[in-house]
Amino acid sequence: MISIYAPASVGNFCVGFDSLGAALAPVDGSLLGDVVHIEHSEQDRFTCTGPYADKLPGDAHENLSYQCLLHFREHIAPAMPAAALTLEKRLPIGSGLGSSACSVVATFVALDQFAGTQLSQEAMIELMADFEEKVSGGRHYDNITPCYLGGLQLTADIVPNKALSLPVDERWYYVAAYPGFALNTAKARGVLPKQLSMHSAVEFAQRLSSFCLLMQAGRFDEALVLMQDDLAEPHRQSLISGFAEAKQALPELGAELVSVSGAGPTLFAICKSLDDAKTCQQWLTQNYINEHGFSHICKLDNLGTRAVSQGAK
Ligand SMILES: Nc1ncnc2c1ncn2[C@@H]1O[C@H](COP(=O)(O)OP(=O)(O)O)[C@@H](O)[C@H]1O
Ligand SMILES: N[C@@H](CCOP(=O)(O)O)C(=O)O
Repeated sequence: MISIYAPASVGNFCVGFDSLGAALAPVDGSLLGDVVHIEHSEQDRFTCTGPYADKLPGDAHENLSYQCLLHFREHIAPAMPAAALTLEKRLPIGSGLGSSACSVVATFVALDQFAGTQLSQEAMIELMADFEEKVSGGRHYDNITPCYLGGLQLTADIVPNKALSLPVDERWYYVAAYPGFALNTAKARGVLPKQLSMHSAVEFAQRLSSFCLLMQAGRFDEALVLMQDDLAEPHRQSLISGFAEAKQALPELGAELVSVSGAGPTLFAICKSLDDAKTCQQWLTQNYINEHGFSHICKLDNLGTRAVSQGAK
Protein backbone atom coordinates (compact mmCIF):
# COMPACT_ATOMS: atom_id res chain seq x y z
CA MET A 1 0.00 0.00 0.00
CA ILE A 2 1.26 3.49 -0.90
CA SER A 3 -0.15 6.41 1.13
CA ILE A 4 0.47 9.93 -0.12
CA TYR A 5 -0.21 13.15 1.79
CA ALA A 6 -0.68 16.51 0.01
CA PRO A 7 -0.67 19.69 2.18
CA ALA A 8 -3.12 22.60 2.17
CA SER A 9 -1.94 25.75 0.44
CA VAL A 10 -2.46 29.52 0.49
CA GLY A 11 -3.12 30.59 -3.11
CA ASN A 12 -2.13 34.12 -4.17
CA PHE A 13 -0.10 34.65 -0.96
CA CYS A 14 -1.76 38.09 -0.96
CA VAL A 15 0.62 39.80 -3.35
CA GLY A 16 0.72 37.31 -6.24
CA PHE A 17 -2.74 36.67 -7.63
CA ASP A 18 -2.68 33.34 -9.52
CA SER A 19 1.12 33.41 -9.32
CA LEU A 20 2.29 32.80 -5.74
CA GLY A 21 1.32 30.08 -3.33
CA ALA A 22 2.58 28.53 -0.12
CA ALA A 23 2.10 25.12 1.51
CA LEU A 24 1.05 24.98 5.17
CA ALA A 25 2.31 22.81 8.03
CA PRO A 26 0.52 23.17 11.38
CA VAL A 27 3.06 23.64 14.19
CA ASP A 28 1.30 20.99 16.29
CA GLY A 29 2.42 18.40 13.73
CA SER A 30 -1.09 17.52 12.55
CA LEU A 31 -1.72 16.87 8.86
CA LEU A 32 -3.73 19.60 7.13
CA GLY A 33 -4.43 18.13 3.71
CA ASP A 34 -5.74 15.10 1.82
CA VAL A 35 -4.31 11.58 1.86
CA VAL A 36 -4.57 9.10 -1.01
CA HIS A 37 -3.97 5.36 -0.57
CA ILE A 38 -3.34 3.04 -3.49
CA GLU A 39 -2.83 -0.72 -3.59
CA HIS A 40 -3.12 -3.67 -5.96
CA SER A 41 -6.60 -4.93 -6.65
CA GLU A 42 -8.40 -7.28 -9.02
CA GLN A 43 -9.89 -4.36 -10.88
CA ASP A 44 -9.77 -0.57 -10.62
CA ARG A 45 -11.80 0.62 -7.63
CA PHE A 46 -12.37 4.02 -6.02
CA THR A 47 -13.49 4.89 -2.50
CA CYS A 48 -13.82 8.27 -0.83
CA THR A 49 -13.58 8.43 2.98
CA GLY A 50 -12.66 11.08 5.58
CA PRO A 51 -14.45 13.93 7.35
CA TYR A 52 -15.43 15.80 4.16
CA ALA A 53 -16.23 12.79 1.93
CA ASP A 54 -19.96 13.41 2.31
CA LYS A 55 -19.58 16.96 0.97
CA LEU A 56 -18.46 15.61 -2.40
CA PRO A 57 -20.76 14.28 -5.11
CA GLY A 58 -21.81 10.66 -4.46
CA ASP A 59 -21.06 9.68 -8.07
CA ALA A 60 -17.37 8.67 -8.27
CA HIS A 61 -17.19 10.02 -11.83
CA GLU A 62 -17.68 13.52 -10.41
CA ASN A 63 -14.80 13.11 -7.96
CA LEU A 64 -11.55 14.63 -9.20
CA SER A 65 -9.46 11.79 -7.75
CA TYR A 66 -11.38 9.17 -9.68
CA GLN A 67 -11.21 11.32 -12.82
CA CYS A 68 -7.42 11.43 -12.36
CA LEU A 69 -7.31 7.62 -12.09
CA LEU A 70 -9.38 7.20 -15.27
CA HIS A 71 -7.20 9.68 -17.15
CA PHE A 72 -3.97 8.10 -15.94
CA ARG A 73 -5.10 4.63 -16.95
CA GLU A 74 -6.26 5.76 -20.39
CA HIS A 75 -3.57 8.25 -21.39
CA ILE A 76 -0.47 7.75 -19.27
CA ALA A 77 -0.10 4.14 -18.12
CA PRO A 78 -2.53 1.74 -19.82
CA ALA A 79 -0.42 -1.21 -18.59
CA MET A 80 -0.58 -0.15 -14.94
CA PRO A 81 -1.79 -3.01 -12.71
CA ALA A 82 -5.38 -2.71 -11.45
CA ALA A 83 -5.57 -0.36 -8.48
CA ALA A 84 -7.77 0.26 -5.46
CA LEU A 85 -7.59 4.01 -4.86
CA THR A 86 -8.91 5.61 -1.68
CA LEU A 87 -9.19 9.37 -1.22
CA GLU A 88 -9.22 10.41 2.43
CA LYS A 89 -10.93 13.80 2.05
CA ARG A 90 -9.61 15.75 5.02
CA LEU A 91 -9.89 19.32 3.72
CA PRO A 92 -13.21 21.14 3.39
CA ILE A 93 -14.39 21.90 -0.15
CA GLY A 94 -14.46 25.53 -1.23
CA SER A 95 -12.31 26.53 1.73
CA GLY A 96 -9.56 28.58 0.11
CA LEU A 97 -7.03 26.00 1.25
CA GLY A 98 -6.52 24.42 -2.15
CA SER A 99 -8.77 21.46 -1.43
CA SER A 100 -9.28 20.34 -5.02
CA ALA A 101 -5.54 20.75 -5.72
CA CYS A 102 -4.78 18.55 -2.70
CA SER A 103 -6.86 15.68 -4.06
CA VAL A 104 -5.46 16.02 -7.57
CA VAL A 105 -1.82 16.31 -6.49
CA ALA A 106 -1.99 13.45 -3.98
CA THR A 107 -3.73 11.24 -6.56
CA PHE A 108 -1.27 11.84 -9.40
CA VAL A 109 1.75 11.39 -7.13
CA ALA A 110 0.25 8.14 -5.84
CA LEU A 111 -0.48 6.93 -9.38
CA ASP A 112 2.98 7.90 -10.65
CA GLN A 113 4.61 5.93 -7.82
CA PHE A 114 2.27 2.96 -8.15
CA ALA A 115 2.75 2.70 -11.92
CA GLY A 116 6.48 3.56 -11.78
CA THR A 117 6.00 6.08 -14.57
CA GLN A 118 8.47 8.64 -13.16
CA LEU A 119 6.89 11.59 -14.96
CA SER A 120 8.96 14.78 -14.95
CA GLN A 121 8.13 17.53 -12.47
CA GLU A 122 6.88 19.75 -15.29
CA ALA A 123 4.73 17.01 -16.83
CA MET A 124 3.21 16.33 -13.41
CA ILE A 125 2.42 20.02 -12.82
CA GLU A 126 0.80 20.31 -16.25
CA LEU A 127 -1.31 17.22 -15.64
CA MET A 128 -2.36 18.46 -12.21
CA ALA A 129 -3.24 21.93 -13.51
CA ASP A 130 -5.46 20.37 -16.20
CA PHE A 131 -7.61 18.80 -13.50
CA GLU A 132 -7.59 21.74 -11.07
CA GLU A 133 -8.77 23.89 -13.99
CA LYS A 134 -11.85 21.71 -14.48
CA VAL A 135 -13.45 22.90 -11.24
CA SER A 136 -11.90 26.24 -10.34
CA GLY A 137 -13.04 28.38 -13.24
CA GLY A 138 -9.55 29.19 -14.53
CA ARG A 139 -6.09 27.74 -15.05
CA HIS A 140 -3.90 28.69 -12.14
CA TYR A 141 -0.92 26.90 -10.61
CA ASP A 142 -0.71 28.66 -7.24
CA ASN A 143 -2.26 25.77 -5.27
CA ILE A 144 -0.90 22.92 -7.38
CA THR A 145 2.81 23.76 -7.24
CA PRO A 146 3.22 24.62 -3.53
CA CYS A 147 1.08 21.63 -2.64
CA TYR A 148 3.27 19.39 -4.82
CA LEU A 149 6.70 20.88 -4.13
CA GLY A 150 6.22 22.59 -0.76
CA GLY A 151 7.40 26.03 0.41
CA LEU A 152 6.58 29.34 -1.27
CA GLN A 153 6.45 29.09 -5.05
CA LEU A 154 6.29 31.65 -7.82
CA THR A 155 4.40 29.67 -10.40
CA ALA A 156 2.82 30.10 -13.82
CA ASP A 157 2.91 28.70 -17.32
CA ILE A 158 5.61 31.18 -18.32
CA VAL A 159 7.80 30.54 -15.25
CA PRO A 160 10.75 28.22 -16.05
CA ASN A 161 9.77 24.66 -15.06
CA LYS A 162 6.41 26.19 -13.99
CA ALA A 163 7.82 26.95 -10.53
CA LEU A 164 10.53 28.99 -8.82
CA SER A 165 10.99 28.47 -5.10
CA LEU A 166 11.40 31.54 -2.87
CA PRO A 167 13.08 31.67 0.54
CA VAL A 168 10.93 32.75 3.49
CA ASP A 169 11.54 34.28 6.89
CA GLU A 170 11.73 31.29 9.23
CA ARG A 171 10.38 33.45 12.06
CA TRP A 172 7.00 33.97 10.38
CA TYR A 173 3.96 32.16 11.69
CA TYR A 174 0.85 31.78 9.53
CA VAL A 175 -2.53 31.67 11.24
CA ALA A 176 -5.07 30.02 8.91
CA ALA A 177 -8.72 30.30 9.95
CA TYR A 178 -11.43 28.49 8.00
CA PRO A 179 -14.72 30.09 9.10
CA GLY A 180 -16.83 26.99 8.49
CA PHE A 181 -18.74 27.88 5.33
CA ALA A 182 -17.87 27.16 1.70
CA LEU A 183 -17.07 29.66 -1.02
CA ASN A 184 -16.84 28.16 -4.47
CA THR A 185 -13.63 29.21 -6.22
CA ALA A 186 -15.30 29.58 -9.62
CA LYS A 187 -17.88 31.91 -8.00
CA ALA A 188 -15.15 33.94 -6.26
CA ARG A 189 -13.34 34.26 -9.59
CA GLY A 190 -16.57 35.36 -11.22
CA VAL A 191 -16.74 38.58 -9.15
CA LEU A 192 -13.31 39.77 -10.31
CA PRO A 193 -13.03 42.47 -12.96
CA LYS A 194 -12.36 41.19 -16.46
CA GLN A 195 -9.92 43.99 -17.20
CA LEU A 196 -7.42 46.10 -15.27
CA SER A 197 -6.43 49.70 -15.80
CA MET A 198 -2.87 50.33 -17.00
CA HIS A 199 -2.10 51.82 -13.57
CA SER A 200 -3.31 48.71 -11.70
CA ALA A 201 -1.47 46.32 -14.01
CA VAL A 202 1.80 48.23 -13.66
CA GLU A 203 1.47 48.53 -9.89
CA PHE A 204 0.69 44.79 -9.56
CA ALA A 205 3.82 43.94 -11.56
CA GLN A 206 5.95 46.35 -9.54
CA ARG A 207 4.66 45.00 -6.24
CA LEU A 208 5.07 41.31 -7.12
CA SER A 209 8.50 41.67 -8.69
CA SER A 210 9.78 43.77 -5.77
CA PHE A 211 8.33 41.29 -3.28
CA CYS A 212 10.06 38.35 -4.97
CA LEU A 213 13.42 40.09 -5.26
CA LEU A 214 13.30 41.22 -1.63
CA MET A 215 12.44 37.71 -0.45
CA GLN A 216 15.25 36.30 -2.58
CA ALA A 217 17.63 38.79 -0.97
CA GLY A 218 16.46 37.86 2.53
CA ARG A 219 15.03 41.38 3.07
CA PHE A 220 11.89 39.87 4.57
CA ASP A 221 10.66 42.85 6.59
CA GLU A 222 10.70 45.07 3.52
CA ALA A 223 8.91 42.37 1.52
CA LEU A 224 6.24 42.08 4.20
CA VAL A 225 5.47 45.79 3.95
CA LEU A 226 4.68 45.30 0.25
CA MET A 227 2.11 42.59 0.90
CA GLN A 228 -1.15 44.07 -0.33
CA ASP A 229 -3.81 42.65 -2.62
CA ASP A 230 -5.55 45.29 -4.72
CA LEU A 231 -6.65 42.81 -7.38
CA ALA A 232 -8.86 40.21 -5.71
CA GLU A 233 -9.39 40.99 -2.02
CA PRO A 234 -11.44 44.19 -2.47
CA HIS A 235 -13.88 42.34 -4.74
CA ARG A 236 -14.14 39.21 -2.61
CA GLN A 237 -14.45 40.58 0.89
CA SER A 238 -18.20 41.05 0.64
CA LEU A 239 -18.48 37.27 0.01
CA ILE A 240 -16.62 36.54 3.25
CA SER A 241 -18.67 37.38 6.27
CA GLY A 242 -16.50 38.76 9.10
CA PHE A 243 -13.38 39.29 6.98
CA ALA A 244 -13.46 43.11 7.08
CA GLU A 245 -13.80 43.08 10.89
CA ALA A 246 -10.89 40.64 11.23
CA LYS A 247 -8.73 42.69 8.90
CA GLN A 248 -9.32 45.68 11.15
CA ALA A 249 -8.93 43.92 14.51
CA LEU A 250 -5.96 41.58 14.05
CA PRO A 251 -3.17 44.11 13.37
CA GLU A 252 -3.80 45.53 16.85
CA LEU A 253 -3.25 42.02 18.22
CA GLY A 254 0.12 41.54 16.51
CA ALA A 255 -0.73 40.45 12.96
CA GLU A 256 1.72 41.89 10.44
CA LEU A 257 -0.61 40.99 7.57
CA VAL A 258 -4.20 39.83 7.19
CA SER A 259 -5.40 38.55 3.81
CA VAL A 260 -7.60 36.02 2.06
CA SER A 261 -6.19 32.53 1.51
CA GLY A 262 -6.82 31.61 -2.12
CA ALA A 263 -10.33 32.61 -3.09
CA GLY A 264 -11.47 32.43 0.55
CA PRO A 265 -13.21 32.14 2.90
CA THR A 266 -10.10 31.03 4.86
CA LEU A 267 -8.27 34.03 6.22
CA PHE A 268 -4.53 33.97 6.79
CA ALA A 269 -2.49 36.22 9.04
CA ILE A 270 1.27 36.50 9.34
CA CYS A 271 2.76 37.05 12.80
CA LYS A 272 6.37 37.32 13.89
CA SER A 273 5.97 35.52 17.20
CA LEU A 274 4.10 32.47 18.44
CA ASP A 275 2.49 34.56 21.19
CA ASP A 276 1.05 37.00 18.63
CA ALA A 277 -0.14 34.07 16.51
CA LYS A 278 -1.91 32.58 19.52
CA THR A 279 -3.57 35.90 20.34
CA CYS A 280 -4.81 36.25 16.76
CA GLN A 281 -6.01 32.64 16.71
CA GLN A 282 -7.98 33.24 19.89
CA TRP A 283 -9.68 36.31 18.40
CA LEU A 284 -10.50 34.38 15.23
CA THR A 285 -11.95 31.50 17.24
CA GLN A 286 -14.23 33.90 19.09
CA ASN A 287 -15.16 36.17 16.21
CA TYR A 288 -14.61 34.53 12.81
CA ILE A 289 -15.13 30.80 13.06
CA ASN A 290 -18.45 29.01 13.38
CA GLU A 291 -19.05 25.50 14.74
CA HIS A 292 -17.93 23.93 11.43
CA GLY A 293 -14.71 25.93 11.18
CA PHE A 294 -11.18 25.51 12.52
CA SER A 295 -7.88 27.31 12.75
CA HIS A 296 -4.23 26.33 12.76
CA ILE A 297 -1.00 28.10 13.58
CA CYS A 298 1.38 27.04 10.83
CA LYS A 299 4.84 27.26 9.41
CA LEU A 300 5.38 26.58 5.74
CA ASP A 301 5.44 22.94 4.67
CA ASN A 302 8.78 22.58 2.90
CA LEU A 303 8.33 18.91 2.04
CA GLY A 304 5.26 19.17 -0.16
CA THR A 305 3.48 16.00 -1.24
CA ARG A 306 5.02 12.87 0.25
CA ALA A 307 4.54 9.31 1.38
CA VAL A 308 3.18 8.92 4.91
CA SER A 309 2.54 5.90 7.04
CA GLN A 310 -0.98 4.53 6.86
CA GLY A 311 -3.25 6.03 9.53
CA ALA A 312 -1.10 9.17 9.95
CA LYS A 313 -3.01 11.95 11.74
N1 LIG B 1 -11.72 15.36 -4.62
C1 LIG B 1 -12.24 16.58 -4.68
N2 LIG B 1 -11.82 17.53 -3.82
C2 LIG B 1 -12.36 18.77 -3.86
N3 LIG B 1 -13.34 19.15 -4.71
C3 LIG B 1 -13.80 18.23 -5.57
C4 LIG B 1 -13.26 16.92 -5.58
N4 LIG B 1 -13.89 16.24 -6.53
C5 LIG B 1 -14.79 17.06 -7.08
N5 LIG B 1 -14.77 18.25 -6.50
C6 LIG B 1 -15.62 19.39 -6.83
O1 LIG B 1 -14.80 20.47 -7.24
C7 LIG B 1 -15.31 21.68 -6.73
C8 LIG B 1 -14.22 22.29 -5.88
O2 LIG B 1 -14.63 23.55 -5.48
P1 LIG B 1 -13.60 24.69 -5.19
O3 LIG B 1 -14.39 25.85 -4.73
O4 LIG B 1 -12.68 24.86 -6.35
O5 LIG B 1 -12.81 24.04 -3.95
P2 LIG B 1 -11.41 24.41 -3.38
O6 LIG B 1 -11.25 25.89 -3.50
O7 LIG B 1 -11.48 24.01 -1.95
O8 LIG B 1 -10.39 23.67 -4.14
C9 LIG B 1 -16.57 21.36 -5.95
O9 LIG B 1 -17.66 21.56 -6.81
C10 LIG B 1 -16.41 19.88 -5.63
O10 LIG B 1 -17.64 19.20 -5.52
N1 LIG C 1 -5.51 32.07 -7.43
C1 LIG C 1 -6.75 31.41 -7.14
C2 LIG C 1 -6.57 30.56 -5.90
C3 LIG C 1 -7.79 29.74 -5.54
O1 LIG C 1 -7.52 29.01 -4.36
P1 LIG C 1 -8.64 28.12 -3.64
O2 LIG C 1 -7.91 27.46 -2.52
O3 LIG C 1 -9.69 29.06 -3.18
O4 LIG C 1 -9.12 27.15 -4.67
C4 LIG C 1 -7.84 32.45 -6.94
O5 LIG C 1 -7.60 33.39 -6.20
O6 LIG C 1 -8.91 32.31 -7.53
